[in-house]
Amino acid sequence: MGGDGSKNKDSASLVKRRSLSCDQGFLSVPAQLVHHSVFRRSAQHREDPVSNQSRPSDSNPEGPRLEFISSFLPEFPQSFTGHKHLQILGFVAKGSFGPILKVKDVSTDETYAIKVLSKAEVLRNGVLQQSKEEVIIQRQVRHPFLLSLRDCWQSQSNLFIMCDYCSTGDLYTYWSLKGRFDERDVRVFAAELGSALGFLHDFGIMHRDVKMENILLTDKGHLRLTDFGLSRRLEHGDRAFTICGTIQYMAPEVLSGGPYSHAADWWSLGILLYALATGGFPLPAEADHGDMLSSVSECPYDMPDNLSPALAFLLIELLCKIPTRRLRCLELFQSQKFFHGMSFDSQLLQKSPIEPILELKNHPDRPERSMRGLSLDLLQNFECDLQNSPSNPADLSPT
Ligand SMILES: Nc1ncnc2c1ncn2[C@@H]1O[C@H](COP(=O)(O)OP(=O)(O)OP(=O)(O)O)[C@@H](O)[C@H]1O
Repeated sequence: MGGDGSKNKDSASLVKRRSLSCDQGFLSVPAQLVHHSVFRRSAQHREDPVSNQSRPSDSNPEGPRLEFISSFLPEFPQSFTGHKHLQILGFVAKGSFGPILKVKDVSTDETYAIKVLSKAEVLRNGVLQQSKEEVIIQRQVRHPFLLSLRDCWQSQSNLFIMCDYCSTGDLYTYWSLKGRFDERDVRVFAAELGSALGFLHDFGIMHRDVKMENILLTDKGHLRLTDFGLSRRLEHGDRAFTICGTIQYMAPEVLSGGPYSHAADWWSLGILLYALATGGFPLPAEADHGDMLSSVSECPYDMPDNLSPALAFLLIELLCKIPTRRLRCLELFQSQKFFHGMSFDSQLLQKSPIEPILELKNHPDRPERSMRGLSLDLLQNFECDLQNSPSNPADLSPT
């Protein structure tokens, strides 16, 4: 068993940090800073030749401001007018480059989440192209188990990405409270996430960061896969090489620097289902991707005795170290014995609530658990962010 997934460390350049969830306005002393996603900058340049372009230059006094806007066009337009109806209700979390806000459209009474990204931070970290790619991809995909993008735009200092708001929080928080889920619930999560991955792959997109923290939950406890920050377009038959993802979820072919393809997302799904069903990861997180690769290569991935044969077989198929022999398509996934008698229709899947999620929603430890791994320093920075980020609707306005 590999622990609780809170020891992830980066292997190379780190571009994403753990978010601070403070939906409940709960400010207790957090445990430790956790780094989740890793990213190799040199490899990124192979796939993303423009990632370091368009930094604002200081040489031309007129230039920086214009460049500071045009660099983010056309993906982040300046012409969004819906902000006039948006009222900020609170802060949900701290993302890598700014806060996540909860807002209400007063004209429709709908609630949304807005991810705010500081333009300066985006440029400083060389993730301009990655941020654009995130919205290009999320704008294109519409599926019942993917979080929908509603709009995105820019102001003078910030980028805004508006999505549906998921009030229940993320799956990691519930897993950390519950330990392990019954196979009945694992089956529904597996069907929903498998459907989302099958759709994404057929659409020519690889997610590359499937993990519990990136799964938000609806009021009834059904999942919405989110965070396309590491996703990329990849047609069937194409190969990628960037070492990225979250170390405990990364397939051996990703850890070794590729070539890899969509099959790596199915490996991550296998790790996630293993953790949900057993309460622990198959292996602890290692300090870097080289050590993690050694550890994964040596691990026989024996299944605990308490798993049903059908689930154990599914996990063995997903955690096959040879990607070409791995279970890696939705049709074969659906036909697994573990799903016998179950419909993959999205409405039928979501008909009944996931009881353990609803039971834990008001658990007194939930707000604190959702803040996992954040230091008091970050909390103080977060307060700064509160002041510097849009605190009134006018600041959400385009430039
Ligand atoms: N639509 C939403 N509804 C509710 N909560 C959300 C929503 N989007 C994001 N969050 C919360 O904000 C957190 C961070 O969001 P997200 O992962 O998209 O940001 P990020 O900047 O990529 O952060 P990280 O680097 O931690 O992944 C999520 O784990 C979740 O708790």
